[in-house]
Amino acid sequence: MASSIDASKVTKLERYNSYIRRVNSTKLIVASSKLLFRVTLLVALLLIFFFFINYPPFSNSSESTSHHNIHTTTHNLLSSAFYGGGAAWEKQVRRSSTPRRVNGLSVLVTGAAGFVGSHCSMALKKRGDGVLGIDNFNSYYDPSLKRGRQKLLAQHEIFIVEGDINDAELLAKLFDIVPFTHVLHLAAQAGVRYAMKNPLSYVQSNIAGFVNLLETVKLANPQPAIVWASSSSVYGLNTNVPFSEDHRTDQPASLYAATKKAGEEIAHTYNHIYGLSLTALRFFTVYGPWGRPDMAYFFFTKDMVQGKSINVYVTQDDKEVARDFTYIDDIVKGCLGALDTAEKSTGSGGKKKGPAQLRVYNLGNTSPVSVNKLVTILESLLNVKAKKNVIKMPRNGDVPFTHANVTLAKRDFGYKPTTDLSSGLRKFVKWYVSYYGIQSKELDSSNDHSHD
Ligand SMILES: O=C(O)[C@H]1O[C@H](OP(=O)(O)OP(=O)(O)OC[C@H]2O[C@@H](n3ccc(=O)[nH]c3=O)[C@H](O)[C@@H]2O)[C@H](O)[C@@H](O)[C@@H]1O
Repeated sequence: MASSIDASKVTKLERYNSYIRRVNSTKLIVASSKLLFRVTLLVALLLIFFFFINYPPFSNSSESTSHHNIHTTTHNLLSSAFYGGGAAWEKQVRRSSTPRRVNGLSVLVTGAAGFVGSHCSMALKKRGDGVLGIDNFNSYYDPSLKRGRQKLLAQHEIFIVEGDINDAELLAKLFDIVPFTHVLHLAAQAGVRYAMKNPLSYVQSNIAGFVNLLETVKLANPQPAIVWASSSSVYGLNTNVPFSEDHRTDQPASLYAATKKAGEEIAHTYNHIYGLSLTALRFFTVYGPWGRPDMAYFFFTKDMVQGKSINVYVTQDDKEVARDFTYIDDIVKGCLGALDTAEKSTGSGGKKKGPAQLRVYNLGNTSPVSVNKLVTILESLLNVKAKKNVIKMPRNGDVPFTHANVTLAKRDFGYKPTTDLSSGLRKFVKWYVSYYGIQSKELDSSNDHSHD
């Protein structure tokens, strides 16, 4: 009897225990699902937050560039979290920037996925210098072209850090990792006419970005020398030809020109206060393979191939508009010459220790060609008759002509342009046709069209 009572007690106890276990495990499941739900919610909120920071709403195509260019501090801090920063990333940064020749330079190239930036990066790497690129891959023009250049650079073991020159934290990190000897500063908001559409992007890149870079460089140890892209547009309404470095540059015709001129004045200040070695290169309408689609020779080619009409500007008094078109290889030689002759910065820890080099050079072709003639050359290379609308140059910041005197650059680093517009455009068209996979049939048919 006693044993049957015991047995029933044991059974009850077991049932009770199993009930408690069930209750506990249900509680556990409920608790962990609550936790899971909260974590999921948090992750989702974080993702939405990061998404909106990187892709702000209400952007249309014309505004997209300004969103890319106008970075807030929050964005910069967050973007730093995205560029990598791990051991593998640092290894890539070091490997790319380490020279492979004795006394080779170690150059930070800003705007390395850009037209001039990509060409200069390749040329430096080919001769054994270390090159690290930085580029924000903004969408001012088709970013896939920038990605194409990035691929090409990667094949030559050049790494491009994806980031913005306004990101002080990122720049400081790069200078912590690498003792750069030089900075080739080519990142900019380019284009003369676009400055009327998106003025602030010029201020953000060409002024704020430049100052941010100089602020980082002044604290770097060693302080590198800086060579950077100014522009022929600083001559503005100057009528004294050919343009020499000591001519007036206080009459800019566009906001773009004004920001480049501001850059030259800012360079003077940092040279004066901090002993930074600074060289400004005034580029004259640079063209060639892997060029910029926003430039006339490029979109004329595109439109002519597609049988579309093009606008050829003339001055208000019906005179031809002309440019001192300069081929990319000549510009690259000029950039490397300027880097090779740049003296060291003299400051350290943000303090000037002595006077430093401050230079300005024209890099042009020294023989202006009219836009009309440019079109004639393209017509013969593409075997297409252009549908030209000859119109008066809109008041959009364009200047009627440019013409470089390059005596100074020749004297100081042997700069001597060797490519005339026809030979240079031939190389551009060859690249264009192959890059965009244009069939000769397409050229023929647009040609037929143009005779309609
Ligand atoms: O050398 C420079 O300083 C500048 O050169 C170019 O500016 P730009 O010379 O105006 O070059 P394009 O925009 O390619 O124009 C070339 C010529 O074609 C003319 N043009 C442009 C557009 C158009 O539809 N029709 C036309 O006749 C322009 O008036 C100009 O004379 C670059 O776009 C600037 O970034 C650079 O700083």
